[in-house]
Amino acid sequence: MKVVFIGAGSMAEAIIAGALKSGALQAESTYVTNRANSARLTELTIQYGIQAGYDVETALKDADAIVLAMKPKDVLSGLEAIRSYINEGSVVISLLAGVGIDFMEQAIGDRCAVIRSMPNTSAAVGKSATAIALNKHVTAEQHQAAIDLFSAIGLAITVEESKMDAVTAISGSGPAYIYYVAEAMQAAGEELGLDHDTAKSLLIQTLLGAADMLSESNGQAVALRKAITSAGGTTEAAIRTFDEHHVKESIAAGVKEAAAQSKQLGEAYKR
Ligand SMILES: NC(=O)C1=CN([C@@H]2O[C@H](COP(=O)(O)OP(=O)(O)OC[C@H]3O[C@@H](n4cnc5c(N)ncnc54)[C@H](OP(=O)(O)O)[C@@H]3O)[C@@H](O)[C@H]2O)C=CC1
Ligand SMILES: O=C(O)[C@@H]1CCC=N1
Repeated sequence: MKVVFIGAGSMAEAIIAGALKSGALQAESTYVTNRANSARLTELTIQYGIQAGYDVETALKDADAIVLAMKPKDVLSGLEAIRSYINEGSVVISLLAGVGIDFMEQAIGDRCAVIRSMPNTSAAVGKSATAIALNKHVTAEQHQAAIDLFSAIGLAITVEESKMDAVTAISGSGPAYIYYVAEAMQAAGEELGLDHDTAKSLLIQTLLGAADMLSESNGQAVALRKAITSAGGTTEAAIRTFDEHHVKESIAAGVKEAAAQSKQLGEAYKR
């Protein structure tokens, strides 16, 4: 499968790394370009053995999929770069937060498959949670190929485009929330006298174990938390303090704010 990434930032790299590792993409048929940072292209070529450069015409010839991987603010320049190479058989996969399918259709013509996706950076280790939404031109075969590509880097599901703001708030930005909690726990552990490496090892294993438990119990977060919380014990003291600081409400407010931001970004990218 020949895939061309327009944009060579962290999300493109996460997908390339995960898809090469899983065998869903091959280095010789994976192309990447960016706006101007040639040092970055060299870095990706050395690290992954993929094809990189600025000859977009050659790269896009016979491409099975074109992946838009620039920031939303650069979407028009990115679409402009590919527009003249698009035909009815093209498949454009967008990773961009907030940018609607109708906006892309208007820029490149309402004539080919457009798949709006929201992966996350855990793609790099094969553990992205990706949702995709399809325009009316996507065939069953193209849909399956997109699911296969994203399944190679984690979970892949199909949603209505109207759900994309919520998806972005939960799973697109989601890893950052977990890292935010990890930063706070690491700092607290060190303040309590653990050395950096000890706190880090215990924290990472705790997150991995909790994620596995959540997965194996099919998402029974409340039950799992209660099983750890002894009356009059340490966990109860921690949760009581979190509740006093309205941590749960703060997290919910943050997630909703992320969805609102995604929606607002989308307002700027409507036709
Ligand atoms: N990071 C994340 O966790 C997630 C990001 N996304 C989405 O992925 C997209 C990319 O994010 P991220 O990887 O973090 O961004 P980065 O800023 O890391 O990378 C953006 C890339 O786009 C390139 N670029 C900009 N304009 C053009 C153009 N006209 N033609 C070709 N390349 C261009 C830049 O090139 P140069 O460096 O030369 O300027 C750069 O390589 C965003 O739209 C974001 O919403 C989605 C899910 C998760
Ligand atoms: O912060 C952002 O806008 C992008 C989209 C989801 C994750 N990162």
